Amino acid sequence: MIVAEDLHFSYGAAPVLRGVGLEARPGRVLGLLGPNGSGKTTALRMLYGSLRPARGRVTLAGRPLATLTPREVSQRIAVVVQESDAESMLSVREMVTLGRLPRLRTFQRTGPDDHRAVDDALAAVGGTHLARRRFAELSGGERQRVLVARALAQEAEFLLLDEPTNHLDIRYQHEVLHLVRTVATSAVVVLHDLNLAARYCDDLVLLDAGRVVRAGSPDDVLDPDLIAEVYGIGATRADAGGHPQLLFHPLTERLPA
Ligand SMILES: Nc1ncnc2c1ncn2[C@@H]1O[C@H](COP(=O)(O)OP(=O)(O)OP(=O)(O)O)[C@@H](O)[C@H]1O
Repeated sequence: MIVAEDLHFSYGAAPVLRGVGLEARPGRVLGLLGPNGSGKTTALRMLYGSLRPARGRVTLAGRPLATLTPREVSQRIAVVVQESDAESMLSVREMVTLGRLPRLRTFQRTGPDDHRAVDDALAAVGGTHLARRRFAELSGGERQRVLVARALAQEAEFLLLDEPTNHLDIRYQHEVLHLVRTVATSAVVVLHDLNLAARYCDDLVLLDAGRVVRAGSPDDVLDPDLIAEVYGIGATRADAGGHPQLLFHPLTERLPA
């Protein structure tokens, strides 16, 4: 389990996180939601130690993240962040193989298990045919799939993803989140699309201006009144096979009082 308690942070004078707490539980997909600038990426970066909170703490399986080495963290947490490595000269296969690094000892070469993990990860994202291409030459959506493959190849317990559906066509938005549900044991995913969050996440945390305004099931969090308050857009809620889905009102309509 990854537990964040009372996280505070500011990049400069303005506070960005103001007491954020959340729990990413094993076997569950946690969606981190909130308007632009609400602190989702900042909070996610704290969960894998790329940023340290000014106050509060993050623990991984009961141990403070700050006491773990980067290697220990990357053996247990794989990360897919936005637009990384866009200038890389590596081939797709080499890029995915980088996901195996935390599993290798110093100077150890990759072996059959590593090659299998890379093949499986590429196949899982529908990227086998891309293996010999240069990463930098891929389209945004193809790159995103390769970065997900690299994280899957890491075979970490937790998968953390920052807007993984960015650049993806509708089919692959669902594919990637379906993969997160089925292949990853536990995940935290920053999402903008509330309906994808409703469909694929077990738990949701809604941030607004650096604070958690609601945490719970998609049913609890995707409350049209709360969504109108936080995002400034009205919505009607429908049910789609047991998952709440929001139909947003045109902005010319008045928001619910
Ligand atoms: N490196 C940085 N330096 C200064 N300010 C930053 C930096 N990164 C983020 N911020 C600011 O911190 C606030 C929160 O940013 P963050 O990226 O965590 O939000 P977010 O919810 O992920 O936003 P978005 O949905 O737009 O990606 C924003 O006001 C942003 O401008």
